[in-house]
Amino acid sequence: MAFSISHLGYRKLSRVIFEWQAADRALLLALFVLMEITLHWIWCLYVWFRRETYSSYVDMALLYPLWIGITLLGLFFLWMISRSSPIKTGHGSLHTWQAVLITLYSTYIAVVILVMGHSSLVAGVSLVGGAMLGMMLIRRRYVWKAFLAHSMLIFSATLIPYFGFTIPNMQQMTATSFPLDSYNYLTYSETTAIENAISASIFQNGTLSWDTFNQLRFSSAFFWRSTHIYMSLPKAIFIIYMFRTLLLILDNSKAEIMQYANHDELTQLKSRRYGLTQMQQALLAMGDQQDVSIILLDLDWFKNINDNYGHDVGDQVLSEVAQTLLNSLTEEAIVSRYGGEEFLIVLPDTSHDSVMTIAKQLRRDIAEQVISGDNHTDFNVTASLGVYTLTHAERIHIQSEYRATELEENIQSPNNSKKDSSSVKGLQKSSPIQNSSQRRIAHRRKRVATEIAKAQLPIDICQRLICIADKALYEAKDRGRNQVVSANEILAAENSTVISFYTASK
Ligand SMILES: Nc1nc2c(ncn2[C@@H]2O[C@H](COP(=O)(O)OP(=O)(O)OP(=O)(O)O)[C@@H](O)[C@H]2O)c(=O)[nH]1
Repeated sequence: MAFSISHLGYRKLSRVIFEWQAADRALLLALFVLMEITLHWIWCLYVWFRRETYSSYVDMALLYPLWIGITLLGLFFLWMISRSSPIKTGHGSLHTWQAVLITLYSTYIAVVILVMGHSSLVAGVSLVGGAMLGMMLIRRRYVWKAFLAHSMLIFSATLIPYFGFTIPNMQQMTATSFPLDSYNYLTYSETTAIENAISASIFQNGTLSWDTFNQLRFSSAFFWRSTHIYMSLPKAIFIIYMFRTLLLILDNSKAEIMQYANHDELTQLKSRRYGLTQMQQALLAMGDQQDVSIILLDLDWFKNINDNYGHDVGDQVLSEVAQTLLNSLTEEAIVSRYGGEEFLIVLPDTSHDSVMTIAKQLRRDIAEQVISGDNHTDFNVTASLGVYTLTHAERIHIQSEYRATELEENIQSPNNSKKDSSSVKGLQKSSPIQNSSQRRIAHRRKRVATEIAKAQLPIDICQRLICIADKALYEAKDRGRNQVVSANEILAAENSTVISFYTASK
């Protein structure tokens, strides 16, 4: 793989998300749930241990059933995890396993949310974070259902008190000193309001003494807020870490896909399609006074290399020549593998004299390059190069010809305006579009066609220029190979122009 990924944990998580079997991912979720249950169990143990202090703001009558429930659920999840091997080997029903997992977990977390505060941090993290984590690891349909059930539950928990029912709540507000002097049973919002009142009183007095700090520290609001942080923070960190990694995976996958789509695997040069796209962009970006040059380079007697040394050595030649091209050219050059042993080089803002110097140097570099075949057989390859420079004067000429043709066609057939884009539409009709990727490609083609039309260049301008360079390449082969031939010189000798040449070659 062309990319080195050094982020800690990236490899492991990308394996989990992309390569692991569905059973392994479900197991990871089960382990995560078990970890969460363990945290809650430890909390119960801690509260029970310090029940003398905390019994005033934790409803102990609810703690014990909750603790028992958590213990039973923890044991059940342990059993489920131990039963996961038949599922991994494909003997058990993974879907049933996933459905039981999500139903139990949702019920459990719903109870925890209700008794700990349905508008608390725990509720928010569980609702959104839990759903996102679940979607990454198990069947999304189940997670959707659980998410909707949770949302409904929170909505009902908000409404129920207005109908005179009390939802069990472990939170007891017991600030026996200021601002309250009696035991109260309060909702989370009320608790928060009181906590704010305490803070305000401290700042009103102006001093933060140890007494006031203790008052805060031993207030139930502080206890419950710490509880919420304890219960939601590890989960939130885990989920954020998973998502950060997921985004990294997506970024890297996108870069990998782009690399595969736009580059030739053997030579690592740009692919033919990407080379042509970049050539079009280079033509569109040409300044008023700039010339653009192209070189079509073809290795000589390449078939003989394959025949004499084998296909692998042929491949090696191609990648070594590609490397030579990259080493000899500047970064502005667009170098692509145009065909089997044919390379297309586009040099934006390069005059004819310069491109001839560059092409001759490339020919020399390739001819001097020693290729080591198998059995220590060293040999050389040569290349023939066809060069063509589209000068800015010629480009202006093409543009005015194009404008004139367009105008003429519009006069003859007014309905046929926007010829280029309508021809693309025609293409879409003749080959029905089946999927979104085809639609995207068609859309992109249409956009490029519109851009080129705006620049007033014929839509097949790249093919025209390559066709001219190809003529020079053939001439180089005819003249005995291992040489550079300029298409501009051929055209000048024939006293023809790029337009007339293209018209003749169509
Ligand atoms: N090893 C290897 N060979 C390839 C690859 N692509 C095309 N070829 C071979 O390149 C050879 C091209 O042969 P020809 O088109 O006859 O050209 P040539 O032998 O180079 O002769 P001239 O171009 O006329 O000098 C064919 O034998 C193809 O099989 C490739 O990716 N790897």
